[in-house]
Amino acid sequence: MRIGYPRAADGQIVGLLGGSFDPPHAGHVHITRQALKRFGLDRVWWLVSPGNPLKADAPASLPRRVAASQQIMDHPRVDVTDIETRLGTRYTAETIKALQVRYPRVQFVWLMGADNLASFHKWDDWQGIARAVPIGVLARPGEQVRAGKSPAARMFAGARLEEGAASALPHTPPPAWTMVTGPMVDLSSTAIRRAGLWER
Ligand SMILES: Nc1ncnc2c1ncn2[C@@H]1O[C@H](COP(=O)(O)OP(=O)(O)OP(=O)(O)O)[C@@H](O)[C@H]1O
Ligand SMILES: O=C(O)c1ccc[n+]([C@@H]2O[C@H](COP(=O)([O-])O)[C@@H](O)[C@H]2O)c1
Repeated sequence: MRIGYPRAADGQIVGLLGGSFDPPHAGHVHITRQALKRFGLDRVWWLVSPGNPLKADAPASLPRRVAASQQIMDHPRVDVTDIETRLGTRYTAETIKALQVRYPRVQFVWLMGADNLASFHKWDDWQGIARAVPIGVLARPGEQVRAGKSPAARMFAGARLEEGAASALPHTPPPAWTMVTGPMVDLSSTAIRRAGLWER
């Protein structure tokens, strides 16, 4: 585990899982392991966000969320990072551009849960993101139908890979995306906060 700028060798395929992680939970761990396997990734970097631009309430402090993330995500091929703070970026489109400049020989894949695909069209320059990197979507309980019918899914319907071709995703020039199903973990940070198990 490292903080700051993680390392990746030339030619490696790195999945980026951005999130508030407020708090991190077993659902995040589950989709990270699933993404490593299903998309054939070399590494996954967790981008612990300074703050989701679409969320009104400020999250817990970044050091606390990073520390909790490091504790729960213990895997030799996963790095927990606060890279967006270092890059000075907040919007995902900017983050991806900055990472592609900083790591020109690394192939990035953006990762997200199905709930985020459903609202992806509200993100800054979302079509630019879809044209910049392949996108791997991981199933989330109760979200598949909404995600599959979402404006982003419809706009990029022609760029969708069958789930059976998920391992080809990182090697497919963007726009390219797929949604993988399988076992799911029904957990959310909201539910954990509501249960009083994480104070901001
Ligand atoms: N249980 C889960 N299954 C699939 N994807 C998940 C799950 N939990 C989180 N994700 C995905 O992980 C990424 C980061 O999620 P985030 O940190 O916002 O957690 P969250 O549980 O969705 O939080 P909140 O309830 O505060 O919105 C997002 O792409 C989200 O879709
Ligand atoms: O760039 C945007 O406009 C944008 C809007 C909403 C969410 N995101 C990113 O999506 C990721 C998941 O956010 P969250 O808060 O749902 O965990 C995280 O990396 C955010 O920075 C990005």
